[in-house]
Amino acid sequence: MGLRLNAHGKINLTLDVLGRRPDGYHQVEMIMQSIGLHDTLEFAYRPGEIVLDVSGVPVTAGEDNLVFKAARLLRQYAGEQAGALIRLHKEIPVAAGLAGGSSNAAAALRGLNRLWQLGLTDEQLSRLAVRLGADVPFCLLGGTAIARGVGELLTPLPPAPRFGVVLVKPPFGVSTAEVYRNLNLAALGSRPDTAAMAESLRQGDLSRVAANLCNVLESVTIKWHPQLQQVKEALLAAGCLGVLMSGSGPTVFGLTEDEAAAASVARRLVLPDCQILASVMI
Ligand SMILES: C[C@](O)(CO)[C@H](O)COP(=O)(O)OP(=O)(O)OC[C@H]1O[C@@H](n2ccc(N)nc2=O)[C@H](O)[C@@H]1O
Ligand SMILES: Nc1ncnc2c1ncn2[C@@H]1O[C@H](COP(=O)(O)OP(=O)(O)OP(=O)(O)O)[C@@H](O)[C@H]1O
Repeated sequence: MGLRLNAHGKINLTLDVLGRRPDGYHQVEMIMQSIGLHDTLEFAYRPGEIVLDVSGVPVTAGEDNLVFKAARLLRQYAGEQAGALIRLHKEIPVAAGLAGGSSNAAAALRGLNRLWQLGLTDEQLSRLAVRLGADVPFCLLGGTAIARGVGELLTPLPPAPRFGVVLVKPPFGVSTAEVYRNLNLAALGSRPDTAAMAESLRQGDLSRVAANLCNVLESVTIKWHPQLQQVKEALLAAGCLGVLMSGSGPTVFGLTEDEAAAASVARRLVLPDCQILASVMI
C-alpha cells in the first residue's frame, strides 16, 4: 500500500452554543485541538470498486462507515471507474466525543483526492467535508482553531504548546444528536470565554488554559451520567491541572505539562471499566 495517512482525534478546549437553527443544528463557538492519538488509513488503487477493510477498535465496515461515505462523495469527481482498497486501523475510541469518525472521513477525502489525482483545493474539500459531519472540516485542517457556524467556519490559531492529555473513556457511548436536542439554551449556566482561552494558549500558560476550560454540553451529558463528575475529580486528584468533557462526551480529559506527565497520571489512575489513554496536544 503506497499512501498512508494518520487521522488524529480532537478535544474541545471550549464549547459554547449560541443558538438553534431552523434545521435543528446549533450555532457553536468552540476551540478545537488535535491530539496525538490517531487512526491510520492506507490507500491503494482498485478499478471500479471501493473496498474498506477495518481493524482495531470495532466499527462498522459497511456503507455507513464515514470513510465509505467520503469515498462515495469524492467519486462524483473521479467517475465510477475509479476505486480504492482502503485499510482503516482504529485506535480512537468510537462514539466518544473525540471525532474518530470525522477524522477518518477527513483523511479519506485527503487520501482519495491524492490517489485519484483530482486536484481539489482545501476549500473544495472543506465544502464536501461539512456534508459528512460538522467536525470534518476541522479534522481536515488540524492543529488548534476556533470553530463557528455549525463547526465549519474555522479560524486557525497559532500552534499550542504540546500539553499532555489524559483521556478517560467510560464504558458507554452517547448520541451527539440527543445531547444537542436536550440542551436547554435558556439555562446554560457558566459559558466559555473563547478569547481568554485563545490568549492563554498563545501565552502557553497552562494554569490559565486550565481555568478557561468550559463546555456547555456537560450540563446534559453529566446530568445523564453523574459518574463523569467523579472521573473529573479523579483526574484532578491524580495531578491534572484542568479537566473537561470533550464534545458531547462521554470522554473526559485532563491536561498536564507534557506527554510524560500524562502517561504518569494514566498509570496511577484506577477507574474500573474505563479506558485510560495518555496523549498530547499537537
Ligand atoms: C459535539 C461536537 O463534536 C463538538 O466538536 C460537534 O459539535 C458535533 O460534530 P459531529 O459529530 O461531526 O456532528 P454531525 O455528525 O454533523 O451531527 C450529529 C448531530 O449533532 C447535532 N449537531 C451537530 C453539530 C451542530 N453544530 N449542531 C447540532 O445540533 C445534530 O443533531 C446532528 O444530527
Ligand atoms: N470510521 C468511523 N469511525 C468511528 N465511527 C464511525 C465511523 N464511521 C461511522 N461511524 C459511526 O459514527 C458514530 C460516531 O462515532 P465517532 O467515533 O465519530 O463519534 P464521536 O467521537 O462522538 O464524534 P464527534 O466528536 O465528531 O461527535 C458511531 O455510531 C459509529 O458507528
